[in-house]
Amino acid sequence: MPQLAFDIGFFAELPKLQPPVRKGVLDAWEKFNRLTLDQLFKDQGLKLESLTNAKDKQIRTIRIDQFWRGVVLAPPSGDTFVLLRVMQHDKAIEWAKKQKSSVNAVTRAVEIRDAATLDEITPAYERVARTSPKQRLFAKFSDGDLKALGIDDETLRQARSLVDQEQLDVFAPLLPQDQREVLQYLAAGCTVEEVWQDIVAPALQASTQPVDTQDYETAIHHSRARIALVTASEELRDILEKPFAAWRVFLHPSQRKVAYRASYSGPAQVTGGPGTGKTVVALHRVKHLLGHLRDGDRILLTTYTNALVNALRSGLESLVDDPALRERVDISTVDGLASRIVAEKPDAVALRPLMYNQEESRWGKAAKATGFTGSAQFLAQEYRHVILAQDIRTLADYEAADRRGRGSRLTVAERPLVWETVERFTADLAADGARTWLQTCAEAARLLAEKGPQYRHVVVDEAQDLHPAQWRLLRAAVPARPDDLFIAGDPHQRIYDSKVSLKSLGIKVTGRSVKLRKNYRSTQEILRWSTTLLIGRPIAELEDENRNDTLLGYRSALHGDGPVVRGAASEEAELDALVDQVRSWLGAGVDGGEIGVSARFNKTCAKAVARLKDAGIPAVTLRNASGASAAAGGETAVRVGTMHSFKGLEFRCVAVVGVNDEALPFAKALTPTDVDPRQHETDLMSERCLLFVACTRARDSLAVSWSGEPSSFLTEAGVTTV
Ligand SMILES: Nc1ncnc2c1ncn2[C@@H]1O[C@H](COP(=O)(O)OP(=O)(O)OP(=O)(O)O)[C@@H](O)[C@H]1O
Repeated sequence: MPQLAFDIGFFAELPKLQPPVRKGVLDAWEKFNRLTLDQLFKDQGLKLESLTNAKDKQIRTIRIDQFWRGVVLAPPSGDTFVLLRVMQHDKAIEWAKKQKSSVNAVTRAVEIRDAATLDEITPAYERVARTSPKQRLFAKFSDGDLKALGIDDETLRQARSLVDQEQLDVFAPLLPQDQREVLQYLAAGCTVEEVWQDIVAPALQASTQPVDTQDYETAIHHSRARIALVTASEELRDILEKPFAAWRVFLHPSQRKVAYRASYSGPAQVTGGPGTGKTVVALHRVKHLLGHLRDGDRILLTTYTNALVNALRSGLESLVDDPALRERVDISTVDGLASRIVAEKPDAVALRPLMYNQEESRWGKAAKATGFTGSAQFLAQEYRHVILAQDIRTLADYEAADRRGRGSRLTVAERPLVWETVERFTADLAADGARTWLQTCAEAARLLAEKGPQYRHVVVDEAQDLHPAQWRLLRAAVPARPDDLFIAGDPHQRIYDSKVSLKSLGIKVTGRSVKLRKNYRSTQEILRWSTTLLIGRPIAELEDENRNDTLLGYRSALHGDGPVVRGAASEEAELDALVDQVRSWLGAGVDGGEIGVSARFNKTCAKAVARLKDAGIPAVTLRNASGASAAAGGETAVRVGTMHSFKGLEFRCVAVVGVNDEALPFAKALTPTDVDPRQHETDLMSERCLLFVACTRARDSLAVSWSGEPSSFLTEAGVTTV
């Protein structure tokens, strides 16, 4: 029986299709299921037509409605057709004529290339390359190596004509997908072995048969990373209604390999820049683990903020249909888990959580009482980075403690007074019925160490910001066994003050660590601009703080406009420009809920909300909207939030406002160099990463603005204009 499968290229464009066109797609899919092959080719409504002067006879078009056509791969054998694109009539015909399909001789995946344009431009590039003084881009790779990675003769000729990355960027969207990726990673500096391991090997499947490049039916069924076979109309309807959820259907082979590996012998880690699908992989890992759970086993899925908990919950709902299975997963922040464990203690006394920003005045009071003359900030940081980080409980341990990592001096003779002040601080807090979040985590870790672990698996997202006390809790929550901890994070997005490496905590992921490099969220233009903010800045790895992470090979296959970057004469003028920007996005058909506005401070957010509302545009702060609905973008109000609250979320369009020299870096967030020069550098980096996080939330459009002087992060990176 014929069927219509869906190519990932169709899904990429799906958000732009209006509901009646999506309905047309559903009708076409149903028709493929209903009719015989013969009827399909004769059907007058569908018009499964081949095109004259087409590069590939197998590429045909179908009628979706009066104005829209689908471009379909109709393979020579078998009865599985693939919908490649849905476009307006003339564009569809024009695009379809240029494309050619093939089966990759190594990965067995079906690939589509713009053969007409490639044929047209390659000779010109070859001519230029012949006289160019530059070395060819892929000169150091042999034909044999490239072919072993799946590069075919045509692509080889094209690759050999390129001399630099800019030229590859011109060719990339035209090239067959698997081959394009191989070339992009090699050009970015990855070795043949790395590309084999990260890109090619995960795409291979157990089949030992040699690849038959004419066998499309097998290849289509083999191309799970790019072609979705949908079996039920409810499933298709669901996909069409939630167009951004393509990841439920397609996992990139490199993602699938990490998420569905049968078992890891110990803690495993997945890292990668923003938007590389770490959260998606973590969710799929939960799905995999659910399939192997024994009676009574439970899974903890945890992250940093409540907004992210909401996003994880709705992500898991879309991925795991069975509510009874979902019920076996606790989704909670680490702090939330700590509060629950502490509250479950039989004689528990409810203590009020003290916010980090309320700590300093209490430290000042404690210092006064003990006669400590150093700053309150020093004490707060000493408590956090030495005492809580190392779980120090006695003066003797504190006197013997390693203060490596702290840039402030403290003699052994001074430690007893610091310790006395710490004891005063904690005693005063307890007397007031309060406790810091980290104290709660430390207490919960102790309780679990006594009672025993509560979970069979723990899956952690946004791991880069967790404090050692939180890690200790997670470690105590799960027994040290295969598949105990699955950790997703990105050190480039470290925006809180917890520079901690897994190695220092005894969590060993060596040999079980994978880096994702392909961004699925933002356009390459937005990515390149945002990445410039961090280029050349050393960023410590998640695994080992003595080694630096890089964004090598980090890229997006999506293309669009670069960010709009502009300064305004005054804050008023900047807010006016924000209103214009949001209006233009709304005018282009973007839902209000798909627009995010971010600023460093709550007060700037409040002004943005007020100004948007004055202009008749519904707007709401993230604090008043659930993260899940904000992320899903189903509602009409524009979401406004601080850069911290934007962590982990995404929007179609993002305006980052107030990026001026007083906001970023924010002086109060920087430890003065005379208090601790190292901490000063760490704080500065967190502020820089904060701007990076905010900008990388954007899918299609990014606007960055300031009034007065732009932030030094922008001027230093040379990105105040694009
Ligand atoms: N294989 C895929 N195919 C299509 N879309 C994908 C794929 N993987 C992830 N995505 C989409 O890319 C976006 C980013 O994914 P996700 O939030 O998991 O990335 P992340 O690495 O956790 O990002 P960040 O670190 O910035 O929070 C999401 O919209 C997700 O649906």
